[in-house]
Amino acid sequence: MALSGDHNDRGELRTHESLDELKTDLADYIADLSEMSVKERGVFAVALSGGSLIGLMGKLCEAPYNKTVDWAKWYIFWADERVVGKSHADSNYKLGKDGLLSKVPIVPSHVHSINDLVSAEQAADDYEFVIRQLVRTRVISVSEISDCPKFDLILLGMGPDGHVASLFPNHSVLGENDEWVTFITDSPKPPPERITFTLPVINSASHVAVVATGVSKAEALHLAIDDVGPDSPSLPARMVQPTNGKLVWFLDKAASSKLDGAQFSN
Ligand SMILES: O=C(O)[C@H](O)[C@@H](O)[C@H](O)[C@H](O)COP(=O)(O)O
Repeated sequence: MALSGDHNDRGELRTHESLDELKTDLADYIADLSEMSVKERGVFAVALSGGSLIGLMGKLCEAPYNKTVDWAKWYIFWADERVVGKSHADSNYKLGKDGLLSKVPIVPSHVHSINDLVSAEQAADDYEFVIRQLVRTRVISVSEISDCPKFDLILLGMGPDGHVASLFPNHSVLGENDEWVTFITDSPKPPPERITFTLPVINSASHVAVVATGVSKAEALHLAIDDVGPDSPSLPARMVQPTNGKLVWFLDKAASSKLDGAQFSN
């Protein structure tokens, strides 16, 4: 059984006893948000990330979700992407396509991946331009308090260093407040060239889910979620603080093992 609860102002924590249980809960959560968004806005604009996230979303390709979800209304984006060809093994687009998008009836023209033929800087500019067009036509909603896009859902993984999207600890890109999409050429995790949503965009979303499993994430989650004083002011995962949106953490027992008052003993 999953344990769920609010954790101070750091959002809702859903800790699962098994990966299978986490996968089911994650698929339910995404399917519910899709239904709600399609009912309210007629579309569902969702941003994906790379890493284990796509595999953990795998139940969406199975019954009942493959039939019950209104896939034709989905618009797909990436919260971050490695600047490599779309068929490259490092591509988050390829990961998402192979693991999810090719298995459900999503409209190909609704899948917005980066231009992989240009530099990282140009790819970030191009991606922001595409998002601006879709904000204009309200495929993507707009924040009431900033001019930022308001994605219905942004799905993030988290690295053991506390990075989310391609926002790495102590990187100057954490201070980027003007652009919606920016680029880095010095990622500490290869490959070095990436584009990424900026924090204002992540924090303008209606819903943000961080999915983190395994003991290697435990310390970063403690710093990202618990009251730790001034120790982790620039940990990217801690800087995920949706202004008007809802933040949910999908964790397994190992990842949550260092949280204050860990709800499961190992
Ligand atoms: O672009 C990347 O290098 C990855 O996408 C990365 O950001 C990933 O999302 C996290 O490191 C969590 O990865 P895992 O969930 O696989 O641990």
